[in-house]
Amino acid sequence: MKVVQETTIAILGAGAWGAALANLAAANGHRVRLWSRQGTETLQAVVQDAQIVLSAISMKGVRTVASQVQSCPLSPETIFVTATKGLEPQTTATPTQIWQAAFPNHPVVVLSGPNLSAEIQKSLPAATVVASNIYTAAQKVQLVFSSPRFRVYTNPDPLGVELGGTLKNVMAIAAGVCDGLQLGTNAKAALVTRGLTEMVRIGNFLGAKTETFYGLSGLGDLLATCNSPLSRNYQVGYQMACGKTLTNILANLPGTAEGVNTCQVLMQLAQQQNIYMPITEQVYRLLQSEVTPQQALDELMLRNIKPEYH
Ligand SMILES: NC(=O)C1=CN([C@@H]2O[C@H](COP(=O)(O)OP(=O)(O)OC[C@H]3O[C@@H](n4cnc5c(N)ncnc54)[C@H](O)[C@@H]3O)[C@@H](O)[C@H]2O)C=CC1
Ligand SMILES: O=C(CO)COP(=O)(O)O
Repeated sequence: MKVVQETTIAILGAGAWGAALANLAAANGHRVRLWSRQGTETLQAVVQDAQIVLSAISMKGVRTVASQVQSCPLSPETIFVTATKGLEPQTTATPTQIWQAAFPNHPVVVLSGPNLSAEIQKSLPAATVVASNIYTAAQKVQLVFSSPRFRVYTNPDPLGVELGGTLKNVMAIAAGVCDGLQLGTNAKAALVTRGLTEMVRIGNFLGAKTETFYGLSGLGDLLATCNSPLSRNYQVGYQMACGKTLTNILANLPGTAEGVNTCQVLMQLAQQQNIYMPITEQVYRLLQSEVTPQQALDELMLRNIKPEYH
């Protein structure tokens, strides 16, 4: 494996994912500084002289933190990496779009893949994707994080990579419902496959490439989160199918389930742009308490019959 120079990395967000990424980088011998809004270190001290600033902040905090970083002195060479999987409600912007607008002269790299942090913290093997319009920046991040237990691929479609990780969260909620209702393996296979079709449809509309959704950050992450109780989004769906309220589930969930907000943003976009997203619509209606899990299933199954590729 190629050797990379020791790099100073500032990781913003010390939640489950920020902590796991910090450990991966530290295990590769890099200087890692972790910032969280609850910590004692200032943002300025953490990002100062950092060659990489990586954000693993929940979607709701991205814009605020990006604007706070704008007032910190940075090296002109600093590469931003975003590992957040969400969409901003007011603007539908992705995290990359927010970071790139805040730092137009710096490269921004997306890091996304089937990466359940609890498994990564146990040193289980995993793979991920880093994508950027600036290939050398993606390559640098690839070298920094690659290890015998974390295989990092580059990809030239940052929007597709980012949307794969973001859109699959809604499908993970649906998959949790499917398992909570004990609908079986056939139902799950149908749901995940049609879910991927829906992800490609909205992803293409937003400008992402189809093939990216068939890679690690799309299909890969869909398989991981739709099949694992470690996924918080899956847990939301599973527990709703078991009769719990969304408020109660979110109050007891360890960490962030971005799919809940992403689903609202997607529904708004689908309605405005007339994009057909039947699974997302039923997840939305379930989260709004407009339908029960069983009614959501019936609505999906009783739609007009049609050819597969439409
Ligand atoms: N946990 C996982 O397995 C993975 C998570 N992700 C994504 O990474 C992001 C973070 O996820 P987790 O670390 O799991 O969530 P978490 O809930 O454990 O941590 C979220 C972090 O964001 C910070 N934060 C939230 N709002 C903020 C605000 N307004 N200002 C400043 N900081 C704020 C919190 O203090 C915390 O440090 C999410 O978008 C998630 O989808 C991506 C891949 C894997
Ligand atoms: O994105 C993830 C794994 O790739 C984490 O999924 P959850 O946010 O649903 O826990």
